[in-house]
Amino acid sequence: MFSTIANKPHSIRKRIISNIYSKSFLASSPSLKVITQHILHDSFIPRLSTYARCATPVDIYAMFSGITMDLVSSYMCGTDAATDFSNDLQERTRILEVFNSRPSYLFYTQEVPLITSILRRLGIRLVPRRIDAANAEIEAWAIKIFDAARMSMSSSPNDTSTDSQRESTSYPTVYAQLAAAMTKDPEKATIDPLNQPPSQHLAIASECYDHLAAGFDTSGITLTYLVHELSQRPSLQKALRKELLTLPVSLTSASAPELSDYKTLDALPLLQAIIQETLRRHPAIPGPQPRVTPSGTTLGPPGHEFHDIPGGIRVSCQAYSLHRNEAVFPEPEAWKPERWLNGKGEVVSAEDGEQAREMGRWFWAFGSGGRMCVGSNLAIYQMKYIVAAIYSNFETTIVDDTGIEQLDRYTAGPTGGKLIIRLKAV
Ligand code: HEM
Repeated sequence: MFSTIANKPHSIRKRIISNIYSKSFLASSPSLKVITQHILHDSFIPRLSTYARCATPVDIYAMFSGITMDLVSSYMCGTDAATDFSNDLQERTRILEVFNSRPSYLFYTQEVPLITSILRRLGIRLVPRRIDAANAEIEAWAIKIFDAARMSMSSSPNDTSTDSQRESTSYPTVYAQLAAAMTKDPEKATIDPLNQPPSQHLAIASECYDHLAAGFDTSGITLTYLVHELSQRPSLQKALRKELLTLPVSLTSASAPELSDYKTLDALPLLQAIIQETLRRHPAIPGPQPRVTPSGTTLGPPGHEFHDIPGGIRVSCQAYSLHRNEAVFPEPEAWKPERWLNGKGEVVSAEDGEQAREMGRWFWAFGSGGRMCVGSNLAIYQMKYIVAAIYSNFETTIVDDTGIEQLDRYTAGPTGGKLIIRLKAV
């Protein structure tokens, strides 16, 4: 979907999966809640507690990359197929190293694929052999996850699965949705997922891979900058903790291993404002989002339009620039969660006036329109529970933030590839 240029196949694919990523679906999904509960209470909080007890410095960026990969892959493919990076740190390091070795070379295959391939045939490599090897390694790793997802739904393709199967944590929600939609199409062979033609399984795997790759680093980067900002503001950490402790079931290590309802968590205003401002000031994807013009397009704000732009022209827009419009976001370089709260301590809404409406219009961390991020609700869901787990239990301080400035890239993590913090139990 991500790289499908034509609008029709893109929107057909998007319609297949939009509902399982909608806020209402996620908020009422029993399996996602149990997955999150299990990862937070059985792995994440205990590990952070150990680090806090021993005052061990922690690379929180690596931890966030691990837990977000576990959550996204569990929801998509079921817990039996998913990664376990919250516990298997060696595998986490291995896969993240391979993942992170590749982005600098994406330009060639994405933007000049023909030249890249002709030159390769002539023995001139724009993409070094080690990057081809890294791509092959990631492909093999990912296909194992999707093969396991296919196996786990062997007895229950989506159409015939019972509610209790769908509610089980081992149910591959995203894989099953794609498989069911593709098998409904009479062109697409058999209804039995175990006997899918290889091309169909590969098409599903390719779609799932996009979601996996889009879903973990983006949330991990956002969480890293959120912790970096909060670690410089002990009093804001206290205010957030106070808000989090109002949840009917607090997320403390001592609490029963269950989570407060997502609707209640989602309604906390300070938590929302902190996440929103982090996405504004440090968008994980600050880079340009391309669109292709239909013929005879008019573009530009009223009074500054460009008319009759021919069809097939690539135009783009980027969160980095939109989020730095001083007229909409005064002091745009400053991280100020309070800009998202009104005088009553509520999250600003359209009713709060023109300034609030403009902020909503210019906020572009997830893009907008037909190509907008399909996983934005899952991203917010996982980030809210993870932030709640940290700040209900710990204070954080910075140990080493060298290289914290964002990379100049489409997806932009810290240049140093790390953020070292210390946790203290509260
Ligand atoms: C903080 C976390 C995230 C950020 C900042 C983010 C940001 C974005 C952005 C900027 C786009 C392009 C939008 C456009 O062109 O207008 C995008 C697309 C996409 N994202 Fe996300 N994303 C996040 C999390 C996720 C998650 C958790 C998933 C899935 C599990 C996901 C899956 C996708 C997919 C599949 C697309 C392509 C959508 C399409 O082509 O229609 N993202 N994301």
